[in-house]
Amino acid sequence: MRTRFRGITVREGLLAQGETGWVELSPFWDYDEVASRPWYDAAVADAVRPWPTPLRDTVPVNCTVPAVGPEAAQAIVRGGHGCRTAKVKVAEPGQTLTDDEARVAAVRDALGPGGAVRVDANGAWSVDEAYAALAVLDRAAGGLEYAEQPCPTVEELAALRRRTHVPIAADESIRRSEDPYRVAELEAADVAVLKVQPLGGVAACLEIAERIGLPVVVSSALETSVGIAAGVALAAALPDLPYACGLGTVSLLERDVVDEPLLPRGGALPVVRPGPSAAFLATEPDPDLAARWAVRLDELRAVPAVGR
Ligand SMILES: O=C(O)CCC(=O)C1=CC=C[C@@H](O)[C@@H]1C(=O)O
Ligand SMILES: [Mg+2]
Repeated sequence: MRTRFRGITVREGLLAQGETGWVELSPFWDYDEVASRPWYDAAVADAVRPWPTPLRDTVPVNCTVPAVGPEAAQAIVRGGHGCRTAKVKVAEPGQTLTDDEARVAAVRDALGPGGAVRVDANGAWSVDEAYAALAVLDRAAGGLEYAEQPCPTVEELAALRRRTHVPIAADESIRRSEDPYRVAELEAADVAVLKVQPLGGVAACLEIAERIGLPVVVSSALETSVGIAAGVALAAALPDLPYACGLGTVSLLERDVVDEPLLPRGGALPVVRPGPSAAFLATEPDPDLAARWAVRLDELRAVPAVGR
């Protein structure tokens, strides 16, 4: 990683080649084998089942701004490959609302009045804290497009949504939930964030998108371009795509595995299915790393499939 993001500085995972092309399996290490099993199911499903027919050639994406200082945030937006939407991480442990306010204001400044600013709190706030924080950040942004997972539970999102005028997007409440449809049943969100690996693959996500009855934003799990391509395939197959997707995260990585990294051009990604470069395939993996992932793969295979 170029910058620490969700507490990590090194991104690890597996790549595999199936009948339909390359897939990525990269659950974070803080996910146990039960939480990681849908990621395994996603890789297996997408290795054998062709992706759906794309309805568009490119997918608009946001740039992602980690919990950095205002100057670094502006540099990310200005180097953001033409993205007109920025997603700003807020409520990071060890930081204050004043830090978030400064970062959001700096991002709006760099983006100009035409762009859209959204924030992601990863469930860090209570309803009262979120209500107060969103008033401040909405002002700093000159209007927020939406707030992603401001509170941890679906009930709290629903309660907050009834109080604030800032639209609410659900992320963890869908991807870490037993029942991804509860968000819609409780009218807890205006937007559904879908991630391919934690939700069991492209086809499984397409089904959720069809049933959930909310506009969908496809977002990454910080994959290499191999994994990002699966998100792009899902986004390209959605009949409606009213928002920019959170798939512009390859730029958060120091290195990638493909010859032509999936970095946005003019704020959008192409719909392609790349595999690792010959140079990458010729590199011997670190033996400790390979051994750890071999053990992990066995553990994932031992967990019953999730199935929705
Ligand atoms: O949505 C984006 O702009 C990028 C993806 C992103 O923010 C995330 C990717 C992976 C793990 C998560 O902590 C994080 C998120 O919460 O959405
Ligand atoms: Mg999120």
